[in-house]
Amino acid sequence: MTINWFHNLSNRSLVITILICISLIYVSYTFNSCLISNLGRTLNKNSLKQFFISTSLWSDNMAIVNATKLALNNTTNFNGSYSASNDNNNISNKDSVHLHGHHNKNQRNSSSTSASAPHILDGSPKYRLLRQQGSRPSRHLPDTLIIGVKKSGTRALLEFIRLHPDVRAAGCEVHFFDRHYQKGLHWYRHHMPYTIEGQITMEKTPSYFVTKEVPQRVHHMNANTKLLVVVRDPVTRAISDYTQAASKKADMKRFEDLAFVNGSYAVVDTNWGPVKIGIYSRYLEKWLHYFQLSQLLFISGERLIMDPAYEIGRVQDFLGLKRVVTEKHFYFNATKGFPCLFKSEARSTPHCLGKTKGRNHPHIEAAAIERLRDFYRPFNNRFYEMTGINFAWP
Ligand SMILES: Nc1ncnc2c1ncn2[C@@H]1O[C@H](COP(=O)(O)OS(=O)(=O)O)[C@@H](OP(=O)(O)O)[C@H]1O
Repeated sequence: MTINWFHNLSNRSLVITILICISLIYVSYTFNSCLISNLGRTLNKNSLKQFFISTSLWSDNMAIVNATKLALNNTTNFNGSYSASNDNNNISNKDSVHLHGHHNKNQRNSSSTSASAPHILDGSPKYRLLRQQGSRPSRHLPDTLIIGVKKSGTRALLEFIRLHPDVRAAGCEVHFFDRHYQKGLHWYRHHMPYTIEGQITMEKTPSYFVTKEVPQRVHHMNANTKLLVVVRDPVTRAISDYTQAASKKADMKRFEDLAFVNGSYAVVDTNWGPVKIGIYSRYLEKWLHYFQLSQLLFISGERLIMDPAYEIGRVQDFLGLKRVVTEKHFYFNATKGFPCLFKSEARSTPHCLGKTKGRNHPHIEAAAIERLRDFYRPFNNRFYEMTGINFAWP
């Protein structure tokens, strides 16, 4: 009798363990790394409701409240007064100065940046109407993609543009078109955030730009997709790419030993990823087989650092958005050497991008840099011709 009871108990435990394992496998398959990153964002926001929305566990009625609240949160109180004490990146007031970006003729009155809650929720006919109609948020395939280029400032671009209340973005790189294409559009849509009418759905995966199958696949999903491409001097980009790889591998060879063939600086190794990715014109040709040039917006990675408001202004115009994100959203952190945010969707205190953005680069021999500049020059010129923009890389 006792033996039977023990037997039943251990059988039951086994069944429960197997069920838990199956559930875990299902969850990790379905949500992939996005779950982890969304969870991180959620905890950061200290808002369980948002987590429930992003994992479909919250009721749709609450989702409308939340999507609208996000629109609200994103537009309030960027007036620049803050305390830096909570910031993980050790931002100090002395390091921080307001960035007064370049205004262009399209710039609208930035008073909307500090719009108060009633202005958005009650004053805006759009949200009032949506509420009256009981409109529900839902997930949509992206209208806009940040397709690259790796290590050019793609994360900064995403974090900056998603300050706009009409932009909602997947938190992590979904890698649908390059790694998970076989999982289908239903899977992809499931990784998108909830949006309400009028909001743009966005995703960024920098490897899309250089993966040859991706242009056709994106075109197949939606021929009208808008494409954002951040580009940066290919030499600095290669060093940044190398620095990231070296940070993960202790015994990495020197940059100079990897970028050239046979130990001299005569022949550039174009098979080495960090070098190859910088030949932007080659990859752009593939995109232009499927998309009009007017569907792509090229953002200068250098200018995104020097004058983020200017570049984000161009992005807002391109996406047909009101210019809500302005220089008031940014300040320059002298210690980090990069623009940072007063607040964002994830955090209400001033903060910079994470430690993996804006790393110190190793010293590279001047002769190696010179040789790489010579190598890229004709490809850069071709890229300027194709885009109609002279990025003036050295
Ligand atoms: N505001 C701000 N803060 C920090 N870093 C900034 C910022 N704006 C642009 N950058 C530059 O972005 C580089 C990383 O590029 P990506 O985000 O495209 O990298 S990744 O491909 O997603 O890994 C990163 O490269 P490294 O300097 O080599 O780390 C930065 O130079």
